[in-house]
Amino acid sequence: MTMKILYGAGPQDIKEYDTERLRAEFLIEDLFRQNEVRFTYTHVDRLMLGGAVPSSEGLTFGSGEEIGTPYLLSAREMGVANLGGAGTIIVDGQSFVLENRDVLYIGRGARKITISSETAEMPARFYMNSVPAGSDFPHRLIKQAESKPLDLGEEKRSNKRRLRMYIHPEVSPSCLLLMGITDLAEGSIWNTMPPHLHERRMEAYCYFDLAPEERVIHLMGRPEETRHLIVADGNSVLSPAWSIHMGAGTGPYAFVWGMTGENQEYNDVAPVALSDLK
Ligand SMILES: O=C(O)C(=O)C[C@H](O)C(=O)CO
Ligand SMILES: [Zn+2]
Repeated sequence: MTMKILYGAGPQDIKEYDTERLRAEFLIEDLFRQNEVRFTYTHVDRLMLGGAVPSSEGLTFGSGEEIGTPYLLSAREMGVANLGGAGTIIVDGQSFVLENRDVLYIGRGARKITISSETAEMPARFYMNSVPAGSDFPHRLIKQAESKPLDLGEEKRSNKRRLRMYIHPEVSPSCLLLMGITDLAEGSIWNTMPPHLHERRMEAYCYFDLAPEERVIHLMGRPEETRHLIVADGNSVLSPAWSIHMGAGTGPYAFVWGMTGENQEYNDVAPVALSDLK
């Protein structure tokens, strides 16, 4: 298991950043590698992002030495979204089979996690978000059909999309993690349009199902002083509470969003008028 650390930057810092520095602080490009479990620990609300593409033999992790706790999840909860082919996750002997776009919630206290793919041709691609937790909730598999859908946008504005909530108080409760997947309708390119801010929560995106030659132009920063990141398939973007987060793809794509912070109120957002963006 590898662990990279990001200490976080504020709106004043990014005024001076060039492209390389902006990408180093906010873009995580290397989460998914064959037969590896990779994590990035961020000091942005202490969210950890992870990725793994296991073989059918499997990969095991769960020790907490990198973060100073007996186990990785001694004081944390975690959501795992499967962005690839079918795979299995065994948590302390309890086995869960995840199809594409299923999510597993792993509660605080898990010790040993083993992940594997059903086939080598179409491996599972597990994307993980973990946050500090102060209470225990049972591990739970959330199938795509059990998620709560929300249809947003309009075809004529190129922002029609279906958002699905998985780790959410109304679907599968957690301590402070929220997690879901948004799919763009065919021909639509804009996510999170119109944009918003949520002062009480940070957010992370992982863009996927984007063809290798395509890119998402992700917009971030204060509304009155935006920046952009050019994002490829499997890349994750950090969005601190002070930053907008929205994007337009040059081809079809989807993304996993994860949030944590002061509350789990999905609607506790401040919309930003497009006319206020600079
Ligand atoms: O397309 C969207 O709109 C989203 O998926 C929005 C994210 O879920 C989000 O920003 C939640 O705060
Ligand atoms: Zn948001």
